[in-house]
Amino acid sequence: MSYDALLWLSFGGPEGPDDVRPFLENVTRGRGVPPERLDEVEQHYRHFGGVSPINALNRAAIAAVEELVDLPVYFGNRNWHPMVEDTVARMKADGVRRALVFPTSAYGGYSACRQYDEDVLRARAAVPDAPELVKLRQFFDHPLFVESFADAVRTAAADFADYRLVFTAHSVPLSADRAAGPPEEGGHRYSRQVAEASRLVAREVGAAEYDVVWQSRSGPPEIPWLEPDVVDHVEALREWGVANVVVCPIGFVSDHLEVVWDLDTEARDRAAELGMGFARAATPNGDPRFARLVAELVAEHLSGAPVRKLSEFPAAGCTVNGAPCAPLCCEPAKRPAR
Ligand SMILES: CC1=C(CCC(=O)O)c2cc3nc(cc4[nH]c(cc5[nH]c(cc1n2)c(C)c5CCC(=O)O)c(CCC(=O)O)c4C)C(CCC(=O)O)=C3C
Ligand SMILES: [Fe+2]
Repeated sequence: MSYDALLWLSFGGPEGPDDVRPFLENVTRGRGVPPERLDEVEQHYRHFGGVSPINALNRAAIAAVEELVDLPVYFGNRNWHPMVEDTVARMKADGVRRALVFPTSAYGGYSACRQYDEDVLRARAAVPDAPELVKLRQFFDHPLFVESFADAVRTAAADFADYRLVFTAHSVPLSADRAAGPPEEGGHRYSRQVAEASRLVAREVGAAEYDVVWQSRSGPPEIPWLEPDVVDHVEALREWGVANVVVCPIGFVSDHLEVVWDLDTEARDRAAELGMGFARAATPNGDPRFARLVAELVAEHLSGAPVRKLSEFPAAGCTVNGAPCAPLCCEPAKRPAR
């Protein structure tokens, strides 16, 4: 099959103070996130002048990928401008008939995978005679993803004689994690893939012991989410006598707001209060290997290049026109009405 474009599909983030509230409303519409939580998160964005780094990081990554792939690259988001509906309309106007889609999330699960399929569905529904959109697979176990995190951990840990390695990813409701993956796999595809990527990176850096924890919990407090939280975990490590902690944000591809606030601000400040050494590993977006990774995923489709992966998980997430990977795969959770 031939493709005439690559669509870079991401989360989106505000680019000025007036964008913050409408962006947050887009993210949380119909999701039962309490207004108090929204007020709190609004302050995190205000702390950085209402600008999330995510759109600029995506634009820089796109420029790097354009050097390596022979397709025009378009940029569209789920929650903020450029909105994916508008981008797909522009692709159509430019004569694009079939495009690959790179989602900026490496994992399975509803928020990390299926919701990007829903974005593709929504965008195609908004554009008459829309291009065919084929989403690229999950890449949490790609050797370039693992190597770039492993190098980032080594760099972050360079000043410590001894340290505890802590991986962190975005928490999700336990119900969503239970529903992640096709039912016959037994659920928990998201947390199991996060654990597997962590294991691969820890093996690469030779860390015999490490932890996998969660961050950026949202939603109403009565709903259980994946735990422990990274800040609570830093406190627990202090009690165990750990002197230095290196946090690796394995769940993300770029240093966006959840990284620069929840890790570089909250977790770092807590570690400092407790007298602990703290360092945070860089995310792959700043590493030239990230563009190569994307180019390799594209080449799997354009030239039948080999599927490079380090885990036993089936290659998944490659979907056509927003249809789920498999029946009931990563079903959206029933959310409490609010
Ligand atoms: C698994 C996962 C990823 C990783 C996969 C991927 O990368 O896609 C991720 C990424 C991100 N999450 C982000 C921001 C937010 N996530 C929120 C809320 C939520 N995230 C969830 C999950 C995830 N989120 C969930 C289950 C919710 C509850 C609401 C719902 O059920 O959907 C909220 C609402 C406020 C709040 O935090 O309560 C915000 C502002 C940003 C952008 C940061 C920036 O602006 O730089 C990014 C990359
Ligand atoms: Fe999120």
